[in-house]
Amino acid sequence: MHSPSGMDLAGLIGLLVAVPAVAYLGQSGRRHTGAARRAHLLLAAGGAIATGAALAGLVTALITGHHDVPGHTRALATAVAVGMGIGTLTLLAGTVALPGAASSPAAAVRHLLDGLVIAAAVWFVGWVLISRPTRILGDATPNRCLAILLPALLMVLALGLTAVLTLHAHRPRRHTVRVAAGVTVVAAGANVLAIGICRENEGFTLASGLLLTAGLTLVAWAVRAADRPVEVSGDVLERGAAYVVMPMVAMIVALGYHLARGGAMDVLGYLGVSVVGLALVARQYLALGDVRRYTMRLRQSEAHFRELAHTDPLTGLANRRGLQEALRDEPSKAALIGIDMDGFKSVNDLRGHDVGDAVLAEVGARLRRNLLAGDVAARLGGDEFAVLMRGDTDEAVLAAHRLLAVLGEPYEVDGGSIFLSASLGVAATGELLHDADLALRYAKQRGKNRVESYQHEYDELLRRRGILTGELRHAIDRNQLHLVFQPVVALPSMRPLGGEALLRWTHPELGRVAPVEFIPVAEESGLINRIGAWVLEQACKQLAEWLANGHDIWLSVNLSPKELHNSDYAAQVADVLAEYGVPPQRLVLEVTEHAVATDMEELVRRLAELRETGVRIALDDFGAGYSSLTQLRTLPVDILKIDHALVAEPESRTGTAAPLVDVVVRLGHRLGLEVLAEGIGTPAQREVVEEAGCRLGQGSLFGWGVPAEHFESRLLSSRPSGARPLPQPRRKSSSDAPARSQVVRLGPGMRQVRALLPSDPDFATAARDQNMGSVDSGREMGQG
Ligand SMILES: Nc1nc2c(ncn2[C@@H]2O[C@H](COP(=O)(O)OP(=O)(O)OP(=O)(O)O)[C@@H](O)[C@H]2O)c(=O)[nH]1
Repeated sequence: MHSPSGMDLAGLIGLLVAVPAVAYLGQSGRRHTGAARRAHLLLAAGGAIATGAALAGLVTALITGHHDVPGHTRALATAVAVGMGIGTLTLLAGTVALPGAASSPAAAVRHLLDGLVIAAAVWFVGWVLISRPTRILGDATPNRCLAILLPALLMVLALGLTAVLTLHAHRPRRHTVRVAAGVTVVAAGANVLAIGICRENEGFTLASGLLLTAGLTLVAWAVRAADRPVEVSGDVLERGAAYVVMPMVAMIVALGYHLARGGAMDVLGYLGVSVVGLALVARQYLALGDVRRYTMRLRQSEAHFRELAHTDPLTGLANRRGLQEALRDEPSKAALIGIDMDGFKSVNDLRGHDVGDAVLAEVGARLRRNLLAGDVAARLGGDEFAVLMRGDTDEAVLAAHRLLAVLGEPYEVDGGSIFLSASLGVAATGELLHDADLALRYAKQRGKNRVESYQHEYDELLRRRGILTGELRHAIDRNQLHLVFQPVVALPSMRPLGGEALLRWTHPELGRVAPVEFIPVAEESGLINRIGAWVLEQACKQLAEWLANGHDIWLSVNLSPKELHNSDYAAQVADVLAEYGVPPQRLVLEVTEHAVATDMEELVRRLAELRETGVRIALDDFGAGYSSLTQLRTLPVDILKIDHALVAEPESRTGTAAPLVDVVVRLGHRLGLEVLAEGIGTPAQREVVEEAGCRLGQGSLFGWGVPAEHFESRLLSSRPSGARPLPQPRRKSSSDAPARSQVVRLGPGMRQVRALLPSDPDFATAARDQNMGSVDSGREMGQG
């Protein structure tokens, strides 16, 4: 047994001090989970192996006295080098496995390869320095003991890895870098120990023990300091490439220097160059994979953003850009259906934007449900949609009618029903977007809730519409508007009881413009409120005059849905009545079924406000398609006006309308309403209406709309001898059911009767066929 020197003992004691650091790493590994656990346990294992190998080597050297046997020395040095090499490799694996070191196993491999490139360069430079002719270590050059090679290789690898982690570990990277530095110190210790054994130098033994202990302590300290979870970024773009250039430059400079001084390449030099070459090739291969993956990700993101850019977020349908793209790709036989919801603004105004959004989303869902394969539905903005489909004009018109029915179904939102219709324009040739839009605007102009197919004349019609909008703005100021009055008579006496005020527009150049043409213009341009106010005022002024002249009559005025939604309207009516001293019950305000079709609750509220002023409310065009029996029960109206189409159709009693007129009159009376049949043009029609028990009539048989003076002449000629009691407005009863009273118009055949029965599948179709008027309607224009 070789007696240990003080140096040997100091080295031994130094190594034993490393044991608590290894124990701490093991304990830390057990405390953690996932990547940290794996990394700490690897570090603990590596530390234990390296310390064990060093201890075993030292103890063996002490026991066997290897100093005397050179063969033994090399064998022992090799065994110690291999043992510590395994320990150092395990420590390196633990370092790379740290959560902050690399985002993925692939990133860890990249780090290792990068570390290898740096290591090989350091190796090569070191080789140049210690080999001939430079031989920086002189006689101390360890050229006899190959055992030094493995720890030396691992040391430069640890050094390279430390450099890579210093540049590329996840922030905060200081703990990871400290671990790597600690491992490098351990590797240096292994190197020094192998040299010490080879050279039989106790000073080296002591230094190695201290280095190993210091390295492992540094690792344990860094692990302790980094004891918190770290998020790792895996973005390959973060990595720069400059550090790969530096080792290459160092190698080239070293090689140039070496060759210039007459040095030659040997196996160790070639080893360094080959490792760099192989590592760079492998790194390049991985980088190509990174680029491929990154390109794929870019493509996917691009496709995603492209899709977003072409999609409407509210409905999930294509947006305008998406539709334009679909139009570009579409084969020649394609048709476009432009769709715009009617009166959608009032949904927003009355129920709020969220409800409006929900309705729009539902419109999108309905369109999607009704698409055929290959069709594209889009939301172009606001309440405007479009469907691009394969087919010709006829097929597109058919599809458009189907959509009209589908979109006309009530929208159940927020526990209430919203009734909306849509206008549709179809184009199958030419500039599809432009033409479908023109057709759509024409559908709006013709009263909404309908389908129009593009015609060349639309361009001209829309041009005229532009002119009308401009001219209508000045129509009141330039005295171009006037009222005519159509009598309402008692049946069967045919004595005039009242009249309906009808608006007319005579333009100096355009001539007489039909109400069916200018009323929609007024509604769309917002002029309707001003014009409606003018009509109301003129009618009240006229009525006041006739009442003052002793005529016992009432007048009705048509009310646009837009006016109705104006919250000040009731006050406005009250003011006008007061201004002209007209008893409120002498004024009847007619609302169309179109107004009924929007928002029931709001409508009931507004009508109730109006009735509070004492005026009576007539539901116009009843039987023309919109009203359901439920609505009729709920609405605070006094008069039911049976649509002229119901009345006008039958010339014979065998026609279908006769029983319908009968049903509607009975219904109205049962609900406590007065019923008025309008559009009576022949004695036969009058007979049918009279037999149904209807007490009020209106129509060409009793007179067209005429100027005030003619109307008054008629009143004078049919003045009764005795006084007739005035019809009293019905006040709201104390019961929950709203009270009703008087007039209704009857409309045409089976189609309209179905409108009374909303369960009938053709209900919506019938509703579509209606061309709703407002201040004035189309037929009135014909009558005037
Ligand atoms: N809720 C909601 N409303 C919108 C959105 N985009 C636009 N709008 C509203 O939709 C309404 C559409 O207006 P218009 O089509 O001109 O009005 P309209 O009442 O439908 O009139 P017509 O089309 O003539 O029947 C406007 O009041 C817009 O403010 C949206 O994303 N959500």
